[in-house]
Formats: sequence, C-alpha cells, structure tokens
Amino acid sequence: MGSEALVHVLLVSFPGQGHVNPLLRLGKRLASKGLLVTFTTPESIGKAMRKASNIGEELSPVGDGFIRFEFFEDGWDEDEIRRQDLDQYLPQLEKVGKVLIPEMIRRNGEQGRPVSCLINNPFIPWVSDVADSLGLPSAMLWVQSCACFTAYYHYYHGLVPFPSETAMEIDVQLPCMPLLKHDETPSFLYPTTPYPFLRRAIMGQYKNLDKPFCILMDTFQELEHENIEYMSKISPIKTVGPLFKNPKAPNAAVKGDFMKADDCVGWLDSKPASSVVYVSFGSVVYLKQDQWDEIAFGLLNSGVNFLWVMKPPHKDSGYEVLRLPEGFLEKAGDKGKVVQWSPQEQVLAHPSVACFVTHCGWNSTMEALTSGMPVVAFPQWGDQVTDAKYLVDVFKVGVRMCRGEAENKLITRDVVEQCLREATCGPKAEEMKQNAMKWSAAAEAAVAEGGSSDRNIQAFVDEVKRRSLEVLAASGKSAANGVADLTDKVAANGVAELGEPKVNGELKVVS
Ligand SMILES: O=c1cc(-c2ccc(O)cc2)oc2cc(O[C@@H]3O[C@H](CO)[C@@H](O)[C@H](O)[C@H]3O)cc(O)c12
Ligand SMILES: O=c1ccn([C@@H]2O[C@H](COP(=O)(O)OP(=O)(O)O)[C@@H](O)[C@H]2O)c(=O)[nH]1
Repeated sequence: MGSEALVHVLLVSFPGQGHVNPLLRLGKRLASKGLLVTFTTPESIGKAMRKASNIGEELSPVGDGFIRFEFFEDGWDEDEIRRQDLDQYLPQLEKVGKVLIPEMIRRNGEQGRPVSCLINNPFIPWVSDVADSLGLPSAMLWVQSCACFTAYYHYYHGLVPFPSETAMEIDVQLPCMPLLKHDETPSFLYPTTPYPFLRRAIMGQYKNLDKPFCILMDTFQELEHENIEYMSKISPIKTVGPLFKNPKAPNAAVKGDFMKADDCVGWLDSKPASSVVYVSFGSVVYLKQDQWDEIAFGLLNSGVNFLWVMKPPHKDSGYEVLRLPEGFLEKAGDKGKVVQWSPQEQVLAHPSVACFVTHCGWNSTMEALTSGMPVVAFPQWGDQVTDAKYLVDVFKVGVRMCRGEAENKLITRDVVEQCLREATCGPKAEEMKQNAMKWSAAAEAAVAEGGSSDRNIQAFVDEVKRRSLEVLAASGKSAANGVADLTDKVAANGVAELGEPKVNGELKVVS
C-alpha cells in the first residue's frame, strides 16, 4: 500500500529529550499499526537530531506504516539564549507554532497526505487549539506517571491540600496512592521551587485538558492499576506503555537522540555478568561539583565496575562545567568508563549491568522497569521525587540515595558506597532484581499482541481512523477536497498566512 492511502497523524513535540523520546516512540508504534506518522519539533532540535541520528528527508517504513520528519523554525536565531528560559521560549513556540503548524498541515494536504489527527506532549498545549481551529481531533501524550498525572490534577483543581507557604511540610493523600511526604509530591508544586516556569508549563496543559479526545500515557495497566482505574473515570486516559518496546517493529532504527551516543557496548561486553553500575542523570539534571566529587569517590571506593554518563552542559545554561577529581580515570583504570551520552536502552538491556543510579525521570524509570533493572534512586526535582518514592516503596526495585534537590544535602561518598553495595550484592539486591524481572515480564506482556497497552493502542488507531472518516464526511468531499476545506478553515480562523500552494513533492520510500 502506498503511504498516500494511509491515515496520517501529525505529532508535535516540545523540544526536550525526555519529551521527544516518548512521542517518537509513540509515533513508531502508531506507524507499526499502519498509520502514516509525521513527527515535528523545532528545527533547532531537528538539526541536532539529524546530526546525531539517522534521520533524513525520506519516509521510513515501520511495521505496516511509515514515519517521516518535518521540522519548523521557531523564529529565533540559531544561538538565541532565550531558548533556555521557558518563560520566554514557550510563548514564542506558541506564537510561531499557531502559524506554522497549520501551514504544515495545509502543505501536507496539498501533497496528498491530509492530516487526520494531531498529537502533542505537555508544555505545548496550544496544539489542541490548532487542531480545534482546523476541525481536527487531537490527543495528548502524557510523558510522566499516572501517579503524577493524578497529583497535578488534584493540585490544579484544588481538590486536596498541597505544601504551601503556610504549611510547607504537610503530607499529601491522593486517591489510590500511598501517602506522599511533602518532598515526595512533584516538586514543581512547592511554593519554593526554583522552577516555577515548569509548574506554569504543566498547569497550562491542565487548563487545556478538555480539548484532546484522548490522553495517552507511557505507563501500563498492571504497573499503576488502581491509579489508572481511578483517573479513567475522570479523564479519557489510555495507557500505551512502555513505549520504548515495539514488538511489531523491534528493530526500527529511527531514533531521536540530540547527541551521538558513545560506544559503550563493546566495553560492557568485556565485563562479567551483573558487575557494572550504570550512572546517568538524564538530559536536564545537572549536579554541583561537590556532589559530583562524592559520587566519583563513592564509585571508586565501592570497587564496582561503572559506566558513568557525564553530559556536557548546554552552553547557555549557566552551569559550570563539571570536572572529575584529579587522577580519577587513572585510579578507576579498566573498571570505569565515562561517556558524554550513552545508548541507554542498550545499556539497560546489557547482561553486564547490575543496577542503574538514576535521577528517576519517567523515561528512565520505565526503561529500567521494563529492562528488569534494579535502581539506586537519586531524584532531584519535578516528578523525579515521586517516581523515586514509587521505585523504592511501591514497585520495590530500588534503594534510595537521596530525597531531592530541595533537601539541599550533600550525599557523601560513604552513603554512595553503601547504596551501591546494597543494590549490587546481598538479599536486598536479589529481592529487587526479582521484582524488577517481574515488572519486566508484565511490561512485555502489556505491549505484546493482545496485551493491555496493545489493545489500547489498537483502539486508539481505530478511533483515529473512524474520526478521519468523520473529518472527511463533515467536509462532504473526497480526501483531496477535504484538505481544501481545511485550508478554508485556516483562512477563516486567521491563524495562518496562506502562501501560494506548493508543488507536490514526491515521496520516496527507502528501506
Ligand atoms: O527541555 C527541558 C528544559 C528544561 C529547563 C529549561 C530551563 C531551565 O532553567 C530549567 C529546565 O526543563 C526540562 C525539564 C524536563 O523535565 C523532565 O521531563 C520528563 C518528562 O516530563 C520527566 O519525566 C523528567 O523527570 C523531567 O526531568 C524535560 C525537559 O525536556 C526540559
Ligand atoms: O546518556 C543517556 C541519558 C539519557 N538517555 C535517554 O534520555 C531520556 C531521558 O528521559 P528522562 O525522562 O529519564 O529524563 P529527563 O532527561 O527528561 O530528565 C531517556 O529516554 C534515556 O534513555 C540516553 O539515551 N542516554
């Protein structure tokens, strides 16, 4: 079947690694079920993605469908430092996106690929408004846990008390959740958070929550059962995780890394089974030098093999460049490898890796659980502190190394060493490994054909197809005319400056 005949969905992503990864994975899953997927995010990140990965102009086959990329200019110079300030960058993205996304949709229609549905991730909730204005359905991919979704929901609607200026240290009881200590609630909600713009970004999504017809989540039924059941009664949520598994197209090479991963697998191959500690704090968390030093000495003193990701800070982030202690690499010798960016999925799946010291971002959390990998939890902020609580006390696959940035406490080398020992040898380590393996099996079953996430994604694909017919029927025309009709709507809503129609660009399929 040619790609022109397929139902076409447009995925619009906030330009952060922890957002691009799950949305792109969703794209591959939808494509594998027979949709044509276009993935878009600003060109500033498109450039990095093209450089680091194998993304080109072509259409890539994935399972029964295809995925392709188009990027859009965010209207700022290449080296504009305001991209680091979300209070400035998010409104800029909204301003340009409300013009350029309808143009992109119009162009695709003219080229024989009318768009039937828009899907966004949080921080860019205006994508649903664009869809509404064009008479198109939209869905949202929530990229954190259902527990955090519940917490933000109750905060937004003022349904339960959260820590406030007058009562900073209160515990929070949310439905179907364990009692959260004040510092286990998503930290963007603390009155003292240094990241109030991230709270505003998330609340912006909640303000628009009635627009998407479906809220997809990168979690699975068996993992957050009660929570999912509870929130399903309130919101149209569908669990489709773990998204990084795609049994129908396991080898789809399309990846969205912003940085080329260093080769780690050869080094891991040379190490004995379950002997390596993998240490990574994701793409945005950046620790202070004194904490970095303690981790370094903790790793050395514990005598474990380790693979440590030390990503360079963004040049405009204002973070100091971290250094390793003098003579560190020499002392570590063959026991340690330090890289700038790792192929994390492969690392977590490698038999030499024993445990994962993680900042507990939700993607890392899902990847660890699905890979059957015990963790040492080193959360810093946002949902990470809640994820850490779940990893340690609910999923029972983790040892806690710290409580979060708000505690402002230096975790000493002795504590690091002790946690590493606990997670790598002895009865606790064994119990965690067994639990992790149990979650891994449940995750695999959820995405396997007929599993809970597979059924949900199939139902979503069917719904998108049904609605695509509705969109066309509403226009009362053929597919091609349907697009022309959309174009009229764009003009009527005044959200786009319509240029001259462009000549149809032929798409080549490469395999
Ligand atoms: O691209 C990003 C930029 C920023 C940011 C930008 C400017 C600042 O001064 C501080 C943070 O925060 C981010 C936070 C993010 O949160 C991360 O988002 C994931 C999915 O929501 C969570 O699971 C992780 O725990 C959490 O770290 C993700 C980003 O891409 C960004
Ligand atoms: O060296 C690294 C570090 C991270 N990641 C990936 O980057 C994403 C980070 O997302 P997460 O939600 O864990 O954290 P964030 O970066 O958003 O804080 C995950 O998919 C990781 O697999 C990676 O591929 N290599």
